[in-house]
Amino acid sequence: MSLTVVSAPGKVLLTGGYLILDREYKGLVIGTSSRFYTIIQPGDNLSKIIIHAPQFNDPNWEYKITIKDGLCELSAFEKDRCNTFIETVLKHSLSIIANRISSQKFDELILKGLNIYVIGSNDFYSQREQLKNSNLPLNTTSLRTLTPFCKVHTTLKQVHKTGLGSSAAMTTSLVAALFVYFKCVDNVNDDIKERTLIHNVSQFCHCLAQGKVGSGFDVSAAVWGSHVYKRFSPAILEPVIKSENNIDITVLNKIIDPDYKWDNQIKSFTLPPEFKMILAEVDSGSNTPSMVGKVLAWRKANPEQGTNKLWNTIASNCAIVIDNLIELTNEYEKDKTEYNEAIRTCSCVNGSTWSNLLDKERSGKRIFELLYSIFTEYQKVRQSLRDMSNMSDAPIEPPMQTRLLDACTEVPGVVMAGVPGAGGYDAIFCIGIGDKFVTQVEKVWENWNEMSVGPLLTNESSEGFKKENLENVLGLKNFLEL
Ligand SMILES: Nc1ncnc2c1ncn2[C@@H]1O[C@H](COP(=O)(O)OP(=O)(O)O)[C@@H](O)[C@H]1O
Ligand SMILES: C[C@@](O)(CCOP(=O)(O)OP(=O)(O)O)CC(=O)O
Repeated sequence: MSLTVVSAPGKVLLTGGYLILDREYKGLVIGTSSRFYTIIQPGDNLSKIIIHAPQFNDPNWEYKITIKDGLCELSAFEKDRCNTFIETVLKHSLSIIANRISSQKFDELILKGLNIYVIGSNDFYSQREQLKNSNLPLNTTSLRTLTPFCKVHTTLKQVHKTGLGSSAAMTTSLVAALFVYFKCVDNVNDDIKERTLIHNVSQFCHCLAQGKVGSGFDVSAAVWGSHVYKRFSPAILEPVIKSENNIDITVLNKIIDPDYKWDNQIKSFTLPPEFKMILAEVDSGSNTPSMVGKVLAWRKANPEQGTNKLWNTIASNCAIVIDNLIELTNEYEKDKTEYNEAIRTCSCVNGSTWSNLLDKERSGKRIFELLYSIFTEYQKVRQSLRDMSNMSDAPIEPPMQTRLLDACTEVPGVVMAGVPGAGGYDAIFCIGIGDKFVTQVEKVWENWNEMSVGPLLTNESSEGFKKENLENVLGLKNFLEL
């Protein structure tokens, strides 16, 4: 039976929150090992599309599809149930596909209907309640006992997300799976043009569904994995975002074409060898209000507070962090033994003491310099984010998070600990070297009293979306009524 599986990763924006909304600045976004999976099988009903989200208590959406003047129209069987992201992707991806392949090929597949499964790794959703109901402590050992893709025992609306970017990963995996299923692409894992096409369509659908053109870093991570990101000019999508209810398919087809004038920049990236990223979701009892609007309005209204200078300072500190991380990988390539030895030395002591290793004429001096510089430059980034918090009155790194991050930074081997993306009370990341820091930081989290800190199991994985073999993804097959 023909069956298509495509997965896309979640994201963590390590540096560049707020700045990357502006094309002048870059951000470092890391792809996660937690992935979102879309499976497509032929349906057994004429032109009916069934979407299954089996992890939720409200698991299905059903649509009837019709094609009129080259455009797909969807009508929901249950009018009061909708999923904007899914509907936007189906409607527009299918319209684009119908315009790119022969109508015979398209009709053949669409008339059978589609059975689609959308399933996210456990880390996309908080598993706190689940562990509590089973009387298990909130730690990684407990999380490892959960079955992959476990039920969340609530509805999609009420689920507590962890901030890994479920909507972008879902959008991208669904777009790519549709293009693969309809054979509108041949070699999507390796062909850059095809990958660019999926990027452009996903970026358009995601912006349309969320009702605004953001920086697009989350879709970009779902497509390209970890990278240094510079956004696309929002003007690119303007003609098709403005006319939401009356999109001209000819214009849309032109804009999503891989040869169209998209000006986003992607420089691929992986954390240096022996580096590990760990994440936690935080339940502080405080909600992070929508901060983007607040910060941008403050920036615009208060040039006299030196906002441009602050933006440039953060950008230059971030650039050093990124360049040094890249140089560390080069140092590893030059001399692996020396690199591993330096990492071992630094992993046993607190980052603020790495400066003591610089005086001595010892081998690996450049590696110590780079590590210490990342440590100190990232501390400066955090200070600037706190300044931004204070001046804009948006809790980007609020004091509660500062105390927690400082405690993480004290742990030997920790290189940087911070709030990802837009910041707030919801999550933290921690990047360190060697093996020991992970257990020690997790201990800090487990014993933290001021708020409840729940680890995630995800770590860095630099791969973007990919076509998968169902057999290779543990636990995924169980959902299919094969
Ligand atoms: N498992 C899922 N099944 C179906 N839709 C999903 C699923 N996970 C996320 N979504 C879609 O993504 C939306 C969440 O988007 P958003 O609030 O922007 O979260 P995030 O920050 O994780 O991207 C949901 O309203 C839904 O439309
Ligand atoms: C402020 C931002 O630059 C980064 C926001 O990063 P998050 O990782 O917090 O993203 P969401 O999951 O969409 O809330 C806005 C942007 O770039 O779109």
